[in-house]
Amino acid sequence: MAAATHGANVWAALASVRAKNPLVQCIANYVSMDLAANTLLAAGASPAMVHSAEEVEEFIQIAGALSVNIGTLSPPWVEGMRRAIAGAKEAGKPWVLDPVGVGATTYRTKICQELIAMGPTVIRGNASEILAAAGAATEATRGVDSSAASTDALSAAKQLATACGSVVAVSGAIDLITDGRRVLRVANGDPLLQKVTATGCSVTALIAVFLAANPELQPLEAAAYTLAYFGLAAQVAVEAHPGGPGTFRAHFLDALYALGEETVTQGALVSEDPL
Ligand SMILES: Nc1ncnc2c1ncn2[C@@H]1O[C@H](COP(=O)(O)OP(=O)(O)O)[C@@H](O)[C@H]1O
Ligand SMILES: Cc1ncsc1CCOP(=O)(O)O
Ligand SMILES: [Mg+2]
Repeated sequence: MAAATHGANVWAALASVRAKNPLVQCIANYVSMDLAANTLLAAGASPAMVHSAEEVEEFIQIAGALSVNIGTLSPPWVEGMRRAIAGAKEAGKPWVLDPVGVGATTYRTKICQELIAMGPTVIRGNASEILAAAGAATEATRGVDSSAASTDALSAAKQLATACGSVVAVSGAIDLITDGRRVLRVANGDPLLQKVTATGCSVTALIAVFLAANPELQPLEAAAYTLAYFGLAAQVAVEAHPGGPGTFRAHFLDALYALGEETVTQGALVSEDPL
């Protein structure tokens, strides 16, 4: 599909988010709660950070999708994740997993594998996380930030997608999104996104938003369009207001809120690898 067509599709998907204002349940983490919630609000969605095992199953009934993030996991949070995912699956709602820091500790890896086995619609992580989740890491992970390029994780992403039946999105300078067969590439973004904590967590929650608002799209496309919109907002923010991480964070939220049809249609850089 031509880049221009993808651009129009990214705009249509974003317009649907803004028109529908989907309610999305987020099991976030102590670091990302604020930025993820503000990202979703700026995009036109309605976030709810709900992680307690006592209420997650009830809440998913009224939400359009679920985002699960293992950033600051502990046993009570994990129980909330299990119940929320079971509820989402029973209700036929899409759910997205962010495997933050998988591979760093035995506990994190064990829980992540358990959640992956529950069949996320989309898994979005950085290259080190996708390599670890696929069992393909060749060096120890450094924590929540990536020490590899997204392109280093393409075959691991394909393998993981095929093994678990999920779409796998590897973020980085070029985002790679695969269902195990097709590969979409997104060239939008700015390196400053790596200098603000929780941007990865936020784009994962935003993928859940795009899934909720665009049920007619394949998850492969929905995930790619989310990353294109998110990355383009960063580019627009930096171009209009060059600066450092602190001011970027504010201008980035403003750009997510304000991006218009012409900018999105012309600026989204989505391409597909030949099969
Ligand atoms: N070098 C880069 N250039 C442009 N955009 C980037 C770069 N690295 C990451 N991004 C973007 O930053 C966002 C978060 O990705 P990433 O930093 O890989 O996730 P995480 O925060 O989970 O490590 C994504 O939208 C991604 O496209
Ligand atoms: C710093 C940190 N520590 C535990 S979770 C977290 C946030 C990670 O956010 P992201 O993966 O989006 O950079
Ligand atoms: Mg992350």
